Amino acid sequence: MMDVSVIGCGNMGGALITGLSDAGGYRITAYDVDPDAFESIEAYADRTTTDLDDVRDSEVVVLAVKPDIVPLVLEDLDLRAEQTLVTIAAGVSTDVVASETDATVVRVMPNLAARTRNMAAAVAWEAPDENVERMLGDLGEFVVIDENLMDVATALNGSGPAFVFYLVGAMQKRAVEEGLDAEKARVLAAQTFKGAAETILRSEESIEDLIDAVCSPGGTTIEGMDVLWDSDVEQEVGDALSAARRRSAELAEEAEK
Ligand SMILES: NC(=O)C1=CN([C@@H]2O[C@H](COP(=O)(O)OP(=O)(O)OC[C@H]3O[C@@H](n4cnc5c(N)ncnc54)[C@H](O)[C@@H]3O)[C@@H](O)[C@H]2O)C=CC1
Ligand SMILES: O=C(O)[C@@H]1CCC=N1
Repeated sequence: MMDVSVIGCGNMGGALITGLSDAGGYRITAYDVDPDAFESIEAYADRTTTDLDDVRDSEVVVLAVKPDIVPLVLEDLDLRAEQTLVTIAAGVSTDVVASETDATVVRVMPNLAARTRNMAAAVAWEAPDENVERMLGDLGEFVVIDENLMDVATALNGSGPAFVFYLVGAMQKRAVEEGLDAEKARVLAAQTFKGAAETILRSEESIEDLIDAVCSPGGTTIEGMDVLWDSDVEQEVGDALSAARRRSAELAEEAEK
């Protein structure tokens, strides 16, 4: 059993708690200043608390509050050197957090799919932390990156689910306009993204070759792909990612002040 505390039980903290509970092998303490936050995670946490003292003995403490709240929590959070403090706040560097705690700080950019244990996470650390490795492995896929690339990861896998929801929504919407029932279109669109993503993860083929495999000569897909290739969609999707990356860098500047 690993003792894990999560500080902040909102969207991301709640997703981590739910996923870790599903994985099993974790004793989870959920801390928040707002007891209403416990409503959606009560079934998954071993303990909910509004007393910060209750998180002080966990092997791993996850800081899942908004970036501007991080300094306020760190002021009151007294951890020891043998503990690990995982920070997931966009734009808040390891150095900013490490200057306020004795614990070993590991910076992770997770995403909402922690809830279903399909998370894509990027981690930056001085040395691999076995407990964090186990948690990230239990919650999905993770890659180790240099911290100076954390703003890109924040845009790609942190914000990325929203971009994918948007694309699923666009496909669903047009399918409904073309006559399909909304609920059935939702299932087909979402499962298509899931299946395509799984195909990429299990294949060594390039994205271009995978596209080619769907395009039967003279068939339907090539007609749709021609519309996409002739459009600005690739540019616009890239611009969305860059805008999120820039905002992460801005948040980092604000956190350093
Ligand atoms: N939402 C997402 O998909 C992702 C969020 N993140 C990061 O996770 C962090 C949390 O984001 P969300 O969950 O979206 O925010 P949220 O607003 O949904 O949740 C924040 C929670 O923190 C609680 N809180 C506020 N002040 C507190 C305090 N002093 N002590 C303890 N808890 C306090 C709030 O009551 C709320 O339950 C942010 O730093 C964000 O950058 C990272 C990756 C993805
Ligand atoms: O939008 C945000 O700032 C957070 C960080 C990445 C995803 N959600």
